[in-house]
Amino acid sequence: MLKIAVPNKGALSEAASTILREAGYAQRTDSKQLTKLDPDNDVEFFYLRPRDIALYVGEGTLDAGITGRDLLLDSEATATESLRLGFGRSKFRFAARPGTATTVEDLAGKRIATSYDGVVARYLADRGIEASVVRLDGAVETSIQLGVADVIADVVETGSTLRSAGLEVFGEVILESEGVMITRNGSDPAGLEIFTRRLQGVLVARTYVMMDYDIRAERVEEAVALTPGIESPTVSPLHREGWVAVRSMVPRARAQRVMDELYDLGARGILTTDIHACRL
Ligand SMILES: Nc1ncnc2c1ncn2[C@@H]1O[C@H](COP(=O)(O)OP(=O)(O)OP(=O)(O)O)[C@@H](O)[C@H]1O
Ligand SMILES: O=P(O)(O)OC[C@H]1O[C@H](OP(=O)(O)OP(=O)(O)O)[C@H](O)[C@@H]1O
Ligand SMILES: [Mg+2]
Repeated sequence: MLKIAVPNKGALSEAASTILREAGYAQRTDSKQLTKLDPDNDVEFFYLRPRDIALYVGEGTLDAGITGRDLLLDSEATATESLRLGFGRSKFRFAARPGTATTVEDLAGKRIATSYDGVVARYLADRGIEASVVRLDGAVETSIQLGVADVIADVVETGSTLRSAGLEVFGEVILESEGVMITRNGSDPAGLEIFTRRLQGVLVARTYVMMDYDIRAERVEEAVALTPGIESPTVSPLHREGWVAVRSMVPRARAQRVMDELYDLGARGILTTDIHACRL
C-alpha cells in the first residue's frame, strides 16, 4: 500500500486534493478527516501540516507527498522534488518599510522575521551577511509594526498582504515556489511510478486541448506546422474529395490564436475539446 502525504490546510490543500481527485484517487470529503483509504488504487492518504510533510517523506514513514518547494528546502529533509505541480505559485522575498533597505547588503545587522528560518539562514551564510533571524509561526508582516524585526522574509503571491502592512519588497527573489510532489532520495516503492504518471497525465491534460479540423489536402503541411502536436498529428481521409481531417494536441494558452491561423489557411470545422486525462 502506497502512503501519500497531502496538505491538510493552507494555500496548497484544496489544489492538492483536486489534482489527486482528477488523477482518479479517492479524497476525503470532510476537512476534519485525518486519513483516507483508497483500496481500489492501493493507496492511503495522510492529511498533514504542509510544513511537516517533507519530514515524514524524508524519514521514509510515507512514500511521497505534496508540499511547497519552499517548505521542502526549509526542512532540509532528505526528500527530493520529483514533479512540479503548477499550483500554489509564490515568490519568497525580503520586505521592509520604505527607506529601511534597498539591497541584500543592507541586511547586515538587521533583525529578520520569518517562518522559513532555514532558507533565510542559508541565504545569509552563502553571502557572508551577518544578521539575526527571528523565527515566527505566521502573520510575519505584523512583526515590524510590533517592533520585533526590521525586515521580514516571507511568501508573496499578489503582494496585497505586504501592501496592507505598508511594506515593500527589496533585493532579488530568494526563491520561486510552487506545489511539488516529493519522494525520498533513492527510494522507489511499488506503485510510485504509476502514481507519478497519473499526476503527470493530469498536468498535461490541463495544459493542452485536443484540436480537430478539416482542411484541403494541398494545405495540410502548412496546417500541421501550426499544430505539430506532441508526437505527430493524426491525418485521416475525408469522404469529401481533396479534404483531410486533422487531430492534434495544442497548448491551451495558444488554442484561440491557432484556430484563427488555421481558419485563415482555409481550415473549417475547427473544434477544441478538453482532455481529462492522458498517458503520453
Ligand atoms: N498566498 C499564497 N499563494 C500561494 N502559495 C502560498 C500562499 N501562501 C502560502 N503559500 C504556500 O503554501 C505553502 C504552505 O503555506 P500555508 O500558508 O498553506 O501553510 P501554513 O502557513 O503552515 O498554514 P496556515 O497559513 O494555514 O497556518 C508554502 O509552500 C507557501 O509557499
Ligand atoms: O501576497 P499575498 O497574496 O498577500 O499572499 C501572501 C500571504 O499569504 C500567506 O499568508 P497566510 O494567509 O498563509 O498566513 P500566515 O502568514 O499566517 O501563514 C503568506 O504567508 C503571506 O502572508
Ligand atoms: Mg500560511
